[in-house]
Amino acid sequence: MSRPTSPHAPAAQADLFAPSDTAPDAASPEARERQRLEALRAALHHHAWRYYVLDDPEIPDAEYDRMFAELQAIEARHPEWVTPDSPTQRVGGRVLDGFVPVRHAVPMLSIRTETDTEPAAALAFDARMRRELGLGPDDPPIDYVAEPKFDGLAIGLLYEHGVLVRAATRGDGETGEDVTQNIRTIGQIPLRLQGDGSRIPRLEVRGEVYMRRDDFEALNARQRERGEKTFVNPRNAAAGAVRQLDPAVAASRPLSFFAYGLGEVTPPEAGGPNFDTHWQVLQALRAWGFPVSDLARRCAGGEALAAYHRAIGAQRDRLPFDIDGVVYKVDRLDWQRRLGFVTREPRWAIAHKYPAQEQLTRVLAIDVQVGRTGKLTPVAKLEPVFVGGVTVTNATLHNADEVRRKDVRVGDTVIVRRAGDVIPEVVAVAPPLPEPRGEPFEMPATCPACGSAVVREEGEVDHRCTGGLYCPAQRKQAILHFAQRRAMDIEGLGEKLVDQLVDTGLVRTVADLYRLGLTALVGLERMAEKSAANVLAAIERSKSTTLARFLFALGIRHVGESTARDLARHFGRLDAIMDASVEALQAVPDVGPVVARSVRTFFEQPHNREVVEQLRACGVHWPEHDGATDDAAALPLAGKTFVLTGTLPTLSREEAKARIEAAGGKVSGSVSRKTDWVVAGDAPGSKLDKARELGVAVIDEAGLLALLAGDPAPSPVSL
Ligand SMILES: NC(=O)c1ccc[n+]([C@@H]2O[C@H](COP(=O)([O-])OP(=O)(O)OC[C@H]3O[C@@H](n4cnc5c(N)ncnc54)[C@H](O)[C@@H]3O)[C@@H](O)[C@H]2O)c1
Ligand SMILES: [Zn+2]
Repeated sequence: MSRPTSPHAPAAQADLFAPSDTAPDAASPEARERQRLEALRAALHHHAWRYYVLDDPEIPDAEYDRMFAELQAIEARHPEWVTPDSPTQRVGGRVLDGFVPVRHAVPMLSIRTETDTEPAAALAFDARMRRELGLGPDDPPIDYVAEPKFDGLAIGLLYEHGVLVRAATRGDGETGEDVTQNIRTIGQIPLRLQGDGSRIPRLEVRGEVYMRRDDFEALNARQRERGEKTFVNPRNAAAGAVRQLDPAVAASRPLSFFAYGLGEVTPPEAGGPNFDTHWQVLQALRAWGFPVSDLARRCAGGEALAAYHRAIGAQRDRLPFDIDGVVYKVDRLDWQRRLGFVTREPRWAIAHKYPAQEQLTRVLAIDVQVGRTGKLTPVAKLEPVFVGGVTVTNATLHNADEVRRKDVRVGDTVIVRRAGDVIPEVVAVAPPLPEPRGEPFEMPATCPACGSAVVREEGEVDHRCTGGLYCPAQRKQAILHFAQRRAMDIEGLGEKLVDQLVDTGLVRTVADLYRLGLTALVGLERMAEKSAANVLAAIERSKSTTLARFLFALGIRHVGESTARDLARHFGRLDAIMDASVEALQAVPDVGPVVARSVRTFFEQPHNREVVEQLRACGVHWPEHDGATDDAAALPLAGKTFVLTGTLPTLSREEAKARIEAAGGKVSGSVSRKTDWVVAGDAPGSKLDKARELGVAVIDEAGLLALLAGDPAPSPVSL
């Protein structure tokens, strides 16, 4: 669909962010004010068009609201300047080309906004309602219904005899767009009403289509993954989905719905429902099968409204969807009728806002942060800004592509969003652009934390540091990986201890583990002498390992246990792997270009090599061999199965196993007729008895070493 170009020249935009008294010199204060009014109207028209027609705003709502309030103030001082086309006099939408227009029998209005975010502002609304209803100090408090103000898109759903026949957007309040096909794809909207709803000839339900925050985050993550434009906020994502000419696209966007009122309804005398209060309406909506927020409350008087504002405000971050305020509505419907409407808003309701979740601020710098796993994230350093209830100075830019796509540069004014517990993010650059602009962002070629090379693998959006063994940002992760059971198997070296070791500076790289002493360990929190000694013993034991385990322990990207085993078997020696070219690495079965390059890059980093050398110097060792040809049958122990039992004099279980495997043999856990050799050491178990029973040959360590050295028939032992 081709979107229309702006009918409103954004000409006046540039001076909008400047205070009004610096506007070009004009003859009188009144002429200046008049000029300001025109500039505000032009800008508001432009932004309303971006927001309501394109669902793609350029500025945060708070900024729009500020200009709107300023225009209202000028118009209040000069009622003679008010024109019917002023943004203050109309609802902002317009029907998009391609949609069938729908005339609303009952106009869909806006709601007057109370921008003072303090709870006490609710009292002023109550006082005004009392005055307008002619209530005196002795009259009882007014009953209100207070509800969250969902940040989505208003929809009118028309049901005839309980069947959904039409769904329309608000548009300009009088005429909206027919979006029935898209709305039908929203599972929460009943296509057929339950209960007595099915008997009502004509019933229009009003409510808000919105997108939950988790659905929004997931949608944006998907967009980022595909290199497509992300949505600024859930409201615009929801509105864009509903106002889609392709229902399949709408159906692919996760939308939700809350009902909050009625539009056109058959009158009671013609078979329609009869309600006295808004609260009854909400109960009926629920009974007909609509989702109605369970946060709606009946409140008596202004104090109760203020308390509601406070209570919902305290939960706002934890709600699964965005709200920008709460709405207060006079509960009695006869009173609502009595209060009536002013141009674009009912007099009996008000939207009471919360601090904005999106604000404008300036980018002071773009830093790059390195995560625990080596992922690099560009982060905007911002001029401090109060957004979503806290002061924000940093906001994520996700990845290099995203920065490029949004074209965020140092010095730009940007929209920052912070909603719920999601980390603050820069969602877009806001006009006007500075002159001249800063340089386009580039990801650094080396890691800002450790200086190792930065790579971005094919098909990935993220850049990563390759200095895993040395990089301070990755320390904790690297040590935990190194120590895990399937790697160096250092028992007792868990997350809490690693945190302490790193935070106290005792351990910077995995090599430092082998330099730890008892005194240092005992000095740590909750570390008794006994457990400290146990950890040291486990570290000591880990020195004797296998090449495969050691390789896996290094945490080279894409080198899991089985790849480590293949590399170890193929090369036999660590130095051979460290110096292998990408081509040589790819000679290993199952090692493709991505893995090969990752291994190569890892060992090209001087810091990684240093740590490996230190580990060897500390006594970490493993058996090595000259490398296996991949013709497995040519190996000396090809096709032979071994069972190990008891403690061997020099080789650990793991070493023996590694050497047997490197020579093409297999090590099995239990003795059967298929076992070729049982290797027995000190204190052998029942496996030895089993071997004797089945007549399997039994050898000792010397016999195994002879086999490995090529002697086909070492002498059996009798233990
Ligand atoms: N960023 C921009 O450029 C830009 C431009 C135009 C408008 N806006 C924003 O749009 C908003 C103004 O829009 P508006 O005048 O259409 O009014 P509104 O959206 O503030 O209020 C009316 C709407 O509130 C919604 N609503 C949510 N929960 C409700 C409930 N429980 N009961 C009743 N209604 C409920 C309905 O959709 C209704 O149409 C402001 O927040 C403004 O900042 C932003
Ligand atoms: Zn690094």
